[in-house]
Amino acid sequence: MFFRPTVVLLSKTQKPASKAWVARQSRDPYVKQRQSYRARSAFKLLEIDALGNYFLGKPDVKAVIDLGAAPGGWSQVVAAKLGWTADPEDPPLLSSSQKHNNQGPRKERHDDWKKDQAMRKGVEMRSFDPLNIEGEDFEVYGRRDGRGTIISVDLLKIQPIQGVHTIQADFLSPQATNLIHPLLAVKGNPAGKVDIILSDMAANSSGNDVRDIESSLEICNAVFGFAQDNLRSAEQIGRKKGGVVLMKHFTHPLLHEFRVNKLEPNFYHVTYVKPYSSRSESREGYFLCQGWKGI
Ligand SMILES: C[S@@+](CC[C@H](N)C(=O)[O-])C[C@H]1O[C@@H](n2cnc3c(N)ncnc32)[C@H](O)[C@@H]1O
Repeated sequence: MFFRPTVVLLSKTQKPASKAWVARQSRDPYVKQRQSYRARSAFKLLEIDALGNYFLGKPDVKAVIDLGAAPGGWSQVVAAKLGWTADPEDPPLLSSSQKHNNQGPRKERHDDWKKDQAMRKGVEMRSFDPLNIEGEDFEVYGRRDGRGTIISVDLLKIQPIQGVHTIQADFLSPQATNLIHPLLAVKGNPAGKVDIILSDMAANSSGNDVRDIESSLEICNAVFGFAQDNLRSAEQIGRKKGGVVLMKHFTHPLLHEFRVNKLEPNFYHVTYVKPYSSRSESREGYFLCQGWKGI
């Protein structure tokens, strides 16, 4: 399912709040601008990637984790950057007869995939199946030969995206890392290290400011803990901007403290980013942390 511009229909029965929402949607340039991503948030990631010297598309990126990934806008951006799909704005790749061709390299890939699945038996997750993928992504954009591993995690189910392993789990539960790890250690990345961790996770607003800030801090700490165990260090990559974490947080002095005490000592560059595509009235911001020192 793709992100479509909202049809603006203001009826007499609509409540003022929903009228305001529809009116805001109709004015939003990011809603109007493009129609192909599942979520408006895809534009935030594109913007942050450009600010961060296009870290997503570096040729040595082998593994990317997208946390809080549903419905999948960020994962679509990453899949395109790693060559698994065309940019959602590009025209369709395959003719309909090509799409249904089940022979040659595509068949071989499916056999490899089946072997891989057999090895991972017992692990509950939805993995990327190059032949049985459903949904518009595959129908419209076709199969490409991408590189690297992309793993997307969310409490909610994520519809399949070419080249992306999806896991439905609570990242804050201890089981989540057990589900992620088997997917990471693959040929070319035997240590199962991660190059980029993206987190757009946010708990539903409780209406209580203190609780919302605590939740944001809990999520940021969990992401940082995962980075400590799994992120490839700058030295291992051989350049200072390797090992990237991008995490959403709510602006608050406690989160600033987290930045100073945890992020700054461990990364070469830590930047606060408020993308233009993030609504100005929202308290959300992002820490873009580049160059994990691996201390
Ligand atoms: C703003 S949305 C993410 C949008 C996504 N980046 C995209 O481009 O489609 C935030 C997501 O975080 C997820 N989330 C919140 N807490 C989570 C948790 N503990 N574990 C996994 N996902 C979580 C929510 O279910 C929600 O789908």
